[in-house]
Amino acid sequence: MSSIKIECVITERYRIGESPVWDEREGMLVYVDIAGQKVCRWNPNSNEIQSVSLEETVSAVALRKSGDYVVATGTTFAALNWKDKSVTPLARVDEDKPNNRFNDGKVDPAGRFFAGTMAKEIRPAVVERNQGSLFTLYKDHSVVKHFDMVDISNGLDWSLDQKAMFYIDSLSYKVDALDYDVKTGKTSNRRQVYKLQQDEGLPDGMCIDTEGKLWVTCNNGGRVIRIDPQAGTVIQTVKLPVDKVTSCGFGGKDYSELYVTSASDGMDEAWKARQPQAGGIFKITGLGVKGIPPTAFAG
Ligand SMILES: O=C(O)[C@H](O)[C@@H](O)[C@H](O)[C@H](O)CO
Ligand SMILES: [Zn+2]
Repeated sequence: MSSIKIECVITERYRIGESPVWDEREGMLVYVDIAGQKVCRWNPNSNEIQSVSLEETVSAVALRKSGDYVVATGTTFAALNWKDKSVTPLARVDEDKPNNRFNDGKVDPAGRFFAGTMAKEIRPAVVERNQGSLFTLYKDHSVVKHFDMVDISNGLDWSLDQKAMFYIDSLSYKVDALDYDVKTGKTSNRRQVYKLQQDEGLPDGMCIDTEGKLWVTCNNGGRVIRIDPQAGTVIQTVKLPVDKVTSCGFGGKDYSELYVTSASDGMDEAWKARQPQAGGIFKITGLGVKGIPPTAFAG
């Protein structure tokens, strides 16, 4: 009998919940509502939610070594000071593409903040194609572009041996791998790891576990799939009570809890009535695996 338990721990109806990151320093889950333009923190002990509103979409949040957070907001990498709610730009990208925005991002094992862009959506998953790119913000706040011709830059994570980066461009319906040099942050040799099946929906956010397997959220597929990147196969599927699951990240005191964000944008009233928890955040326990503590941005 599976001991897997799925609990909706945050019942807010966020427009596009995303980027769940466990902040061990605060004992809180940090995440964003992209279209709601806010960064939030949830305290599991008090169930209190704090939030900071921004001027533009905010699509990724990460811990910062010097304290507080870095975010990908609009097409700007920025520092977020939680206490005074200030947002300090660190670097801008896609200045020649005024209709672009950042999407998903994460800090690599060496403390560099990777994040990708996309054209702003006309409606969920409907975008002008090939407008996005993948960027890295280095410790000195310089920026490198890895590649362009991206549709919806999404989930990313790094292999446990730090020799590969896993990457999702959602409209390819694939999970890719690239060679990755942890000393320089450079990537190369992009190839397919897994092509999603029709019923699995759109690959969105992603995280790796301590066994080197990938947990991929399937937007519109209402599930998270666990993929063996070596074999290119799905080894586990966990279905959720909402269709639009957007991202996932491990947390809790021993990183054994998988937090899954979701969206409600694009759902009509009947759909929302069928899925009252859409836009909420779920905690999945009993998976029998743990996650990797997030790395903080070094700059
Ligand atoms: O969650 C994300 O990464 C995107 O920012 C969303 O806007 C998705 O593209 C959309 O939810 C797909 O239906
Ligand atoms: Zn996403």
